[in-house]
Amino acid sequence: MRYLTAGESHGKQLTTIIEGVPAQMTLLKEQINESLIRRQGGYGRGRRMKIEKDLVEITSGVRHGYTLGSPISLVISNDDFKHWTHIMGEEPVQDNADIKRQITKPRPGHADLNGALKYGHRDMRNILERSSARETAARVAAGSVAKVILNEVGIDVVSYVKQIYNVRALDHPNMTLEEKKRKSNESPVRTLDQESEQAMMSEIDQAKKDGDSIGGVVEVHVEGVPAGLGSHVHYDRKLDGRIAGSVMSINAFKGVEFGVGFDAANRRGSETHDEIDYDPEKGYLRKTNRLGGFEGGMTTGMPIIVKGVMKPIPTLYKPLNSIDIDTKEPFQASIERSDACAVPAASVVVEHIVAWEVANALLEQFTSDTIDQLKDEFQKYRERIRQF
Ligand SMILES: Cc1cc2nc3c(=O)[nH]c(=O)nc-3n(C[C@H](O)[C@H](O)[C@H](O)COP(=O)(O)O)c2cc1C
Ligand SMILES: C=C(O[C@@H]1CC(C(=O)O)=C[C@@H](OP(=O)(O)O)[C@H]1O)C(=O)O
Repeated sequence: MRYLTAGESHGKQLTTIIEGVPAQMTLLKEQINESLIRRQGGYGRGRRMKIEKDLVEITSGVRHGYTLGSPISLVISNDDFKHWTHIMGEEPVQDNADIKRQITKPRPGHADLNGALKYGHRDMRNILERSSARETAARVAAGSVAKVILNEVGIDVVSYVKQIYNVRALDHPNMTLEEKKRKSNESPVRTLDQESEQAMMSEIDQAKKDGDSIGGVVEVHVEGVPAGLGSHVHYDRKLDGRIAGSVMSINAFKGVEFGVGFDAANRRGSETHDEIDYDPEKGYLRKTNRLGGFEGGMTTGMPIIVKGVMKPIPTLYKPLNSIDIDTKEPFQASIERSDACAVPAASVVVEHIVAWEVANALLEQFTSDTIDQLKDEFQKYRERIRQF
């Protein structure tokens, strides 16, 4: 399975094309919209999210609610486009006013300067439009289709916020996945820990008041994955590597860890590895899950637990020093609008990106021209490894 996205942040629309989805699977736009709406929520976002109402249109690959096996195209309109038709239209530059509107002041921390240098654009709008995290709506649309595939075989995914700036949520090791889903969806900052919720929101408010921004840590929990998804045989087939790469590809994500992650450096082997047990009913088991569900690039059968760290948003009301590429003079940028913190929204993006990688590994491993073939093979595999 693969996908491509297209679209600029203030252009007409975002498009996702997905190839390789099994045929005969129920796929309704409501399932995709549920994910898109969740991505738009979350405390700390700026004015843009009040303008957009992300709803998908399925323009190919689905007929009467079922997948055909042909490419699926998903389209999300940018409601803000109506305010940008002159700036984002196809027509050539008209007059001096257009030239004046060009962006020549790069923001530290965004893609503006590097993209301009690489692609030779003196108007950095040509970079920022595509580097904007608006594109994550298109990726969430792809991930929502992956989640439908996973649900068909009993795999479930949830995401929540672990930390915003210096406020860390307490661990809730015994919470079920269903409870995690409910709690994170109910919380404005998508945390499981009500005690921390207010403090997280206060930090976001304070950052906003100071014209600043903050980041944080999100976690994704995947349940129902059997041992042996992914492979040890080649670098690009290691599923933990693929997930890590994908999470790092999300705008502003700067680090990934599985299970105890970086804390492994502080632990001995006896405190890090997950001892192996066997139960005739359940097959091979681990009593702990310190490695977050991976050994040798393959799943262990324990839940996948992956964290990602998001840096603070680069566009700041409080100006940072930079250089105007036309005048080569220093300037201090003032901006019109931005998110102060997008960690809660980004947790939904990470959830869908992880779901995509797991679903993709599943489709690589099992025959899946139709969804029933996939379910059948998956069930047989589960039984084989239980008795192994
Ligand atoms: C959901 C989400 C919303 C974001 N909102 C903004 C924003 O409003 N302003 C901004 O400057 N960056 C925002 N970002 C981050 C930038 O898109 C990102 O920092 C930029 O593309 C540069 O890429 P890099 O940080 O991965 O190097 C957001 C990121 C995500 C995931
Ligand atoms: C539009 C989205 O996020 C945007 C991501 C973003 C950036 O620079 O990454 C900048 C902001 O856009 P604007 O400059 O139009 O206010 C965010 O709103 C979205 O998540 O759908």
